[in-house]
Amino acid sequence: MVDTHSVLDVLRPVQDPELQKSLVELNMIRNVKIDGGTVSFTLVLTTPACPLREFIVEDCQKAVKQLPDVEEVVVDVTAETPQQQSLPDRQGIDGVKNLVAISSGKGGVGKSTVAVNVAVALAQTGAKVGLIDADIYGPNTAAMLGLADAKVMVQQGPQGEVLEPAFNHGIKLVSMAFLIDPDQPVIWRGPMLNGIIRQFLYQVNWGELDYLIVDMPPGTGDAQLTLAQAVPMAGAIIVTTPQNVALLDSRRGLKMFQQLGVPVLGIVENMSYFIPPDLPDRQYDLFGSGGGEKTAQELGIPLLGCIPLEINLRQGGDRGLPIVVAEPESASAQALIAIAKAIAAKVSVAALSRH
Ligand SMILES: Nc1ncnc2c1ncn2[C@@H]1O[C@H](COP(=O)(O)OP(=O)(O)OP(=O)(O)O)[C@@H](O)[C@H]1O
Repeated sequence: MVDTHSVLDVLRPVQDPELQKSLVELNMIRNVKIDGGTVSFTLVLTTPACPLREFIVEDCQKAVKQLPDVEEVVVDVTAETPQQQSLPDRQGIDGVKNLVAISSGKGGVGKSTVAVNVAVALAQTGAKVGLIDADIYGPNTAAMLGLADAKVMVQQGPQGEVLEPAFNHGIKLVSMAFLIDPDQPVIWRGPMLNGIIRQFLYQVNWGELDYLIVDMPPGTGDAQLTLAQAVPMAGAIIVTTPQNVALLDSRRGLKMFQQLGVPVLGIVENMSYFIPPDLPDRQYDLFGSGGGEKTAQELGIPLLGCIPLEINLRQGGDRGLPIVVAEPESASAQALIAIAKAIAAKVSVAALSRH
């Protein structure tokens, strides 16, 4: 006779490939029901953006079908994103589970493009996502999300003023662009930065979020320090380009995050190769090749993906329609979606392995 115990027993050897632990021991199998020859249960993944969802479901089905008289296995998939560990000297944000910084050694490498598309790709999987644009030099994520004319509403809450984030493409957004005068010189924006970052963290009506993504200013400056010292971070991502010089900048970024106790979850190489729109099967390595791979190897952190240089990606940004929404089948969108899933997987592994 098949019963709940025998189902859990055959599922026990099935592991989560990222965490390398039994799904049963991780409490990811719940609500086992048996109805004649049909076994059903809920598989609770550690992120809605799980890149290995199909493999895990297939492994579960195969395992349960070993039992006698089982004709059908119905797996209902949901997700509960784990909360990153709290740190005694840093103040978490109520309702926000994981904060991920997107950084780069220098400007113009596509950090904002990555931040916006990763955020939207995560939201497309069903995750609850917020985005902070903390880039004083080029706060352009609002425009990339079609929110160039948005204004933040200030509400009076029990603890003082609270900002209501703007919302589009499934993303809650607050941006330096909403608060600063675009004609104001960067040198005057600098001193405001720390205060604004703290306000963006703690005085925004974020609600419940699985991921809060922060688009950092380029380099290793005050914003990084303020953020890392104020709030516990799930990790940082370093965006780079294939050129050799980028290695040096990335190394500096890695050192800084390590000194601040922030795990660097991986490197993303942008503008890896050019795909001409009229010859989509061709690839040109405009900036050389293998730089991201080499950087990742030398720094001992994973390469999470490579994004091609595509005209549509820039046009999407200019039109306020991220490429993962406008052309999800394009090579750059596919790369960004895979990177978003890889980031989500790394965040889950980091959160669960520290518990
Ligand atoms: N893979 C790509 N293909 C085509 N265009 C791209 C790609 N990545 C970025 N771009 C374009 O390059 C420009 C710079 O990108 P982005 O603003 O994302 O860089 P950044 O690193 O955030 O820059 P900054 O430091 O100024 O904030 C934008 O116009 C963007 O649309």
